[in-house]
Amino acid sequence: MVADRKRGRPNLRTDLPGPAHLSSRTRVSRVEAAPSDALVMHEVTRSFGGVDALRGLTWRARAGEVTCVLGPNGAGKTTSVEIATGLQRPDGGTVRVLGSDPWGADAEHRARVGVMLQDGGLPQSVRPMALLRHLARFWARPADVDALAARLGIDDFAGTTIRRLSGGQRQRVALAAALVGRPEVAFLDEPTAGLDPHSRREVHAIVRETAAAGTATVVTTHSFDEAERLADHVVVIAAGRAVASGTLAEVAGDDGLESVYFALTEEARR
Ligand SMILES: Nc1ncnc2c1ncn2[C@@H]1O[C@H](COP(=O)(O)OP(=O)(O)OP(=O)(O)O)[C@@H](O)[C@H]1O
Repeated sequence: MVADRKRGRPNLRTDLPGPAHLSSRTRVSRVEAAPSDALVMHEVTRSFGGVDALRGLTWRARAGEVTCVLGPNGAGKTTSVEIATGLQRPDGGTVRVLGSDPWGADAEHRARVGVMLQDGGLPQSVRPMALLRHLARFWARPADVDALAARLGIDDFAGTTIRRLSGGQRQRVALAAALVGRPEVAFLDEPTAGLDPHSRREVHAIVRETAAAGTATVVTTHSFDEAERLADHVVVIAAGRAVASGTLAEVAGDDGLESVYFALTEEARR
């Protein structure tokens, strides 16, 4: 774990002002693709009408690591996850997931990628276990559905349709749906938002185990505590750009992740 955390190369960008330790580490300029990179985004742009959601976003995520993506509301995290999963087409830049362009990627590629989106996207009239069993049939080597459901406490509400579930229960089903195919890359958009402490702890354990099994596991979060617990690699996005990227130690420096985050994101607003 410690060795993993030390493995990352910092992305340096030294032409930006800011707190002293940040000028010597972690500023993002370009990403050189390495064999272990499951995701590479380079200078990605995406606008919606007059809103520039992504303004040259550059970051990467590696196999076997948890990459935590932090950033204020509206920074572009969900947009970048939706582009990485082929749900949106970027206006410019380069995106590669497992070596392919996710926009228009074939079913074989999509089967290697798991995604949990914020709004769930789950069918409403189905019961959770029926959904997970159905999804498991699409994959050659699915996870053990019963074991996954038990760990996430899904068997407690197995007889309830998804429409009737609480937000946190639906969240757990969405996570199970993202991981049941044992994907090579998993994008988890705020997987613990609204979860109770027990569920959050279990989700953290599952996320770490997923990465340990080799999956490039991308987690967006607003929680510094979560990033500090989970991340091998941290990316901070602000105003559509990655303003820092590196191992937790590289990004947090001596000041700590929270204080670095505020310095970077406030600077990006100016
Ligand atoms: N379909 C859309 N139409 C118009 N604007 C959009 C659309 N999708 C995203 N945006 C805008 O793009 C920007 C980035 O949004 P995005 O959802 O990616 O941010 P985020 O970092 O995920 O935010 P949050 O932390 O609140 O989830 C925001 O200003 C948002 O309003």
